Amino acid sequence: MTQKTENTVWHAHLVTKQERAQLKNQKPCLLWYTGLSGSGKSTVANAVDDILFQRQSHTYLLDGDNVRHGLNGDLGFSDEDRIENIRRISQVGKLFVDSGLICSTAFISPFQSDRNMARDMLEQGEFIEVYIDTPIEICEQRDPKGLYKMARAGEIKDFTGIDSTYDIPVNPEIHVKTADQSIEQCALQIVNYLTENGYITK
Ligand SMILES: Nc1ncnc2c1ncn2[C@@H]1O[C@H](COP(=O)(O)OS(=O)(=O)O)[C@@H](OP(=O)(O)O)[C@H]1O
Ligand SMILES: Nc1ncnc2c1ncn2[C@@H]1O[C@H](COP(=O)(O)OP(=O)(O)O)[C@@H](O)[C@H]1O
Repeated sequence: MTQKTENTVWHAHLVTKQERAQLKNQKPCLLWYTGLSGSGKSTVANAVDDILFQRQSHTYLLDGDNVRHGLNGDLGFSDEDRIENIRRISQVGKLFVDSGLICSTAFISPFQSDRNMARDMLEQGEFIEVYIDTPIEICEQRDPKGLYKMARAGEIKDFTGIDSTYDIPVNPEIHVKTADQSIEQCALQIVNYLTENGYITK
């Protein structure tokens, strides 16, 4: 994408990210969920968000399907469109972190290079890659939206894991195996990580 920032000047804010975070009594971060369709990204991200909300943390959740209805409604599923999808989400996620929130994003985000790009936009420790690791056979059995069935029938093209690439995360901060744990256990694994690493207090 070409930058069109000529004649624009960056304004430093009077209220800093640190001050916003202090007021909320938390360390802002971007919980970046990645995994195949049907792996459990939305389910686990929602469960974590609910626990955090009940604990009075300040959070927001950006979910793939929802964001594709609005902000990214012009994008499809070619590699190029997925890259642009993730670029926009990274920018929005960065703004939410800047506002002092614990922000979660639940997108397939299939390419390691794009997840690295999102990581590089944030400060050290702000980006938490959460690999929702579910074998494709199980995702296909779950098939909550009937999409695998359609992809196998050739009714959807470029479907992740079938005829479009998914790069397995190289070194995620959190590795969640949903086939071995309940939804609640998966969510607690993530909440525990946040507590142990000082993002939220006990
Ligand atoms: N071709 C193809 N491949 C994968 N997924 C597809 C496709 N077409 C539609 N869908 C639906 O779109 C959701 C994935 O959108 P994302 O924005 O997360 O995808 S990506 O990060 O840009 O790859 C995905 O949602 P999840 O099942 O929640 O992952 C699907 O519901
Ligand atoms: N341990 C688990 N973690 C997450 N989801 C699970 C788990 N066990 C079963 N599921 C089910 O798997 C499906 C995952 O769907 P969803 O969260 O929409 O996945 P994604 O957002 O990755 O496409 C849901 O129907 C959910 O109830």
